[in-house]
Parts: sequence; structure tokens; C-alpha cells
Amino acid sequence: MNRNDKTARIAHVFSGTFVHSTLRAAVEILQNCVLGVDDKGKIAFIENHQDVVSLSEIWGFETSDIKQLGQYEFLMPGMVDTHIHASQYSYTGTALDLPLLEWLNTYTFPVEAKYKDLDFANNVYTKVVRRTLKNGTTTACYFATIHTDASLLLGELADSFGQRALVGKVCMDCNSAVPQYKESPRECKEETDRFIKELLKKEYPNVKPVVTPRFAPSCSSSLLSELGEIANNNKLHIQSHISENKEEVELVKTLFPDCKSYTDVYLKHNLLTDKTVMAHGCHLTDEELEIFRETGSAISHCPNSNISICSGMLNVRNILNHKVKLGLGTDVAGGYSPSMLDAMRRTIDTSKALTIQDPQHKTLSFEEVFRLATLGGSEALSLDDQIGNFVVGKEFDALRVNVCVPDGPIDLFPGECPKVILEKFLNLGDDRNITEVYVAGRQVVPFPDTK
Ligand SMILES: Nc1nc2[nH]cnc2c(=O)[nH]1
Ligand SMILES: [Zn+2]
Repeated sequence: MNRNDKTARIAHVFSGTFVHSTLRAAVEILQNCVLGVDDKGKIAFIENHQDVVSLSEIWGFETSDIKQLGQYEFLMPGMVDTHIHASQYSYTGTALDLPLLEWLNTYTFPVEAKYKDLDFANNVYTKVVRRTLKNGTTTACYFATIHTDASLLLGELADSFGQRALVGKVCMDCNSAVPQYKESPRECKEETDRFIKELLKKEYPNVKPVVTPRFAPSCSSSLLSELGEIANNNKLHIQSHISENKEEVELVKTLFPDCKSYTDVYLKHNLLTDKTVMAHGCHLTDEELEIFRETGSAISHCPNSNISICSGMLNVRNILNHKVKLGLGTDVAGGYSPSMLDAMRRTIDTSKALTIQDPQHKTLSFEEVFRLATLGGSEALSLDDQIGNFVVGKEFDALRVNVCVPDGPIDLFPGECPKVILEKFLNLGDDRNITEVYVAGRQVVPFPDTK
């Protein structure tokens, strides 16, 4: 209970039940505890409530300022969406009738081409940041489009609404189906440099650039090499797609005949680092997973998308057995829901479908899936030294959950313990139950304009 940092003041103190994951326990429930957040947005202490008087003396807060959580309330870490296309949000919930490559050519590329228009971008990007924050996504790893200014605008909006974000200006110099939606190799490099430089210059505390080759079929080998070099020289995150659908895997074999596998394409272009997150990976071989483990690269599992556009079913258990980092993603708009609660439910559904096919398959538990949506996501984005669970010194990214809101989606019955209440929230809850959202200690939901 020592106070090391004498300069920090306490900004919030909560008392009640806290639910989070640790390396040892997929779900740890801390009851009758107090958690303090300092004015830099970091967790200052998490202790037993019985010590509250001495804590208030050590830290210099008034016990009357403590926010008391009710019987049906708890705090949990904010959720981490490790893969979402902000630019596809306008058609979320539609256009799910084609497989990946046709889906891209028919729906996605024509829509993404519209982001040259900053008014259009502003409207969609404002809505996606608000919608995801309201649904408890405190960190989002975004794909924007090829347009630098619109991508910078997405960064500005995430910062102003207070969402933690990695923002990627998409890079692609090959697109024979929709040729108006691509850049020349030179433009790609120059605009990526400009995007990174201008976004870093803003010095947003929680919004950073991520180098974003769309996927191997959209990029020439020289572009992939350039992007690997830019990311490594500047120690930046990298995101892309890999082995989402079988037709795509075959296409990559024909486009990169010198590479042993899809994973080998990215490996050869220096795009697999411990700050890389690759979406999908449904059809990766065990040999490829070994390369992911060795390089420290992560997979973003996007089950809604994988089912919605019939791409495949990722065996998460096998990924975890290979000790590959894994987080969950909505993959809006291949996935039709922007909610990470949906991503958790679809993760369990896919795991159960695999168990139906093979009864030996060990189904994921709701506790494991809770960890993937929080701590797992932070690991996948190499942000686990900053966020992911309630540990002293980490940033306070948190959701205040009330499972008993008036006219809410959950009914409770006598004698239900906190773990059952958590399970009900994960399976039945929605944004009505997420009454407050905090990022780096700042309350960002309810939005200031609706309070
Ligand atoms: N789901 C999905 N897969 C992709 N592969 C390349 N681009 C995309 C995209 O926008 N969405
Ligand atoms: Zn995607």
C-alpha cells in the first residue's frame, strides 16, 4: 500500500466489484475492493475496502468522493477491437451475400473510394467512433482508406472523443477490378510517410499510426518491402489480413510463387514483428503458426466476419496451444456488428461449431473469451504494458457495467453470484448496460453532449 509517486493526485476512487483477467486467471472477481485512479489516468491502487480510511490518508482523497458501485454493478477493463474498418461502417449490416474477393470488388472498394470527400469521411468516422465507444470499445485498431487526409481526420476524431486508437492509412498499389481505387507505388510511399509524420506531429496521447498494407493481393512486392522498412525504421505497428478465405490463399500462391506460404510473403518483406497484427488467419498451417510465435506477431480473430462472408472457422484453441498472441475483432463491415460483446459471442459460437464437428475439440469458455476481448487484445496490439487489466501503473481504461438498468435486456433472479451476473452480461447485455466508459482515466461515455 506504499505510495511511491508523491506528485500524482487522485482523480477517481471506485468501491465495489471489479472483474478482470490476469495471466493466471481468465476471470478474477475482486469484491469489496477500492480502486484509485490518479490525475494522469493511471491506476494508483487496488486494495481491500477495509483499508479505505488509511488509503484516503495516504493518497489524500475524501471518502465522501468515493463512487460506490451498486449490487448489480461492476467495473471491467475496456474492450479492445483489434480489427475494424472505420471506412466500412456506413454499410454495416448489409452486403453479406458474397465471398471475400467478390465482396471487396462489389461493395468495399467502391465505398472506400468515396473518402476523398472529407464531409463524407467526417460523417461516417464520427458515427463509428461514437458507436464503438458507447459499446465499450476503449481501444480500436482501425483501417481507414488510401486517403491520407481522411485517415488523419479519423485520428483527430478518435482523439477528440477520447478513444485509444491505432489508425491505418490503407496502402494498395494493385487493383485491377476497381482501378480508380489504388495509388501508384510512389504515392503509396510518400503518402504513408506524410500520414505517419503528420499524425505523430499532433502528439495525441492515445492515438498512433499503424502501417497498413491492405493484404498481399493488393500490394506489389516492392510496396510490401517499402512498408516493412518504414515500420521497422520507426518502430511502428503493422496490420494487414492473412489467410481469410481459401480462394485468397490460392491467389497469393500464384502472385508470390517464390514464397513458401502466405505467412512467408509477409515474413520475406519484414512485416512480421512483435507489433504486427494480422486479421483472420483461418487457413494458416501449424508451420505458419510457428512463424507467428517466433516473430511475436498476433492474430485478430473476427468470427462474425468469418461466418458472414463464409470465409472459414478459425480454431482459436489451436492458436492458443501454439502460444500465438490472439485478440478479437469486429471486422466491420465483413462483420455486421460493431460490438465486441458480439465478437465474444460469435467466438464461442464458432468454437462450439468446431466441437460439433469434432467432439475432441475443447470448446472455449466464456471466461477465456472475456480474456481475449480485454487482456488478449492488449497483448495482440503489444499494449499490455499499458492496458488490458486492472494492475497498478496501467492506464485506467474501464467500463462501468450495470446489469440491472431499467428496461434493460437482462433479468436477474435471487441468489445469482457475480460470475453468473458476468456471464449474463456477456451473453445478453448491450450498450444500455455500459453506463460509463473511461479511457486513460477520462470519462468519455456518456458523451459530453448528452449528459
Ligand atoms: N474482411 C476483409 N478482408 C479483407 N482483405 C483485404 N481487404 C479486406 C477487407 O476490407 N475486409
Ligand atoms: Zn478486415
